[in-house]
Amino acid sequence: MSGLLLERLVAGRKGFRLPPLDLLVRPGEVVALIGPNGAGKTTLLKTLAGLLPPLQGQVARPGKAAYLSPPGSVAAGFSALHLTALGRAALRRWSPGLALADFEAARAALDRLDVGHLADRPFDRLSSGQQQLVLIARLFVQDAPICLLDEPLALLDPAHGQAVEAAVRALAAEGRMVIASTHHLPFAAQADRVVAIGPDWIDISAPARALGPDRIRALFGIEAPACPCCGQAVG
Ligand SMILES: Nc1ncnc2c1ncn2[C@@H]1O[C@H](COP(=O)(O)OP(=O)(O)OP(=O)(O)O)[C@@H](O)[C@H]1O
Repeated sequence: MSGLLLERLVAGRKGFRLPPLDLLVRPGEVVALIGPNGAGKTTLLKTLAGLLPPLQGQVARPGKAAYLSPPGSVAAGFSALHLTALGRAALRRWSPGLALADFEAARAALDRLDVGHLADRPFDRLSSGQQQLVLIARLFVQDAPICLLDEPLALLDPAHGQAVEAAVRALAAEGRMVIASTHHLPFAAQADRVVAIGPDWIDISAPARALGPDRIRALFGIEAPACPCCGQAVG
């Protein structure tokens, strides 16, 4: 499988545009997307997902893309198990409904994220953090080689945050391409590459360089020996 290829891609919306971006994300790679509030991370992820049209340039996707919106933004009246199993609906185009195997895969995915006990609860009645874990579990049963995650760690307690970080790694280990926006810089430090969106620039580099004090100063306008969002040491 080839990678997710961006060629001179300009993502934007009415009255807002990012600088052109060239990037090849390979299967198995985790790319962290960082930048201040309003920098354009969601705009870029939605453009990569095909939810917003590029203003210029090209996005070549080697397969389906799954976009996971920020925590708390999905409403669904199904049980957590059913919602997870529905991630496999696209695999069952010619069959009338979900099969036992879909529910088994969904249950295994929920267990993997340590939320198997929530399987029969209505998704709408879960906390935002619990919903986020269910939606990450759903990615494992989806046939989407490209996973675009919008702030997947937001709203999670430290233990579940670690579980999601491990899940992101596991998605990549299955050969998927993962791009995740984050304000949690220790997570970005574990990525293979970091795309940093500044006021009028985009930089792609290795985490050690992207998260150095000079870059953090240029990006956020602060001195940051530690993560600005949690105080944890970066690196
Ligand atoms: N639905 C919308 N319609 C028009 N403009 C929008 C919309 N959503 C966001 N914007 C604008 O697009 C720009 C980029 O916003 P975006 O949500 O992509 O930033 P972000 O980096 O994801 O921010 P955050 O870290 O706060 O989530 C901002 O100027 C924002 O005000």
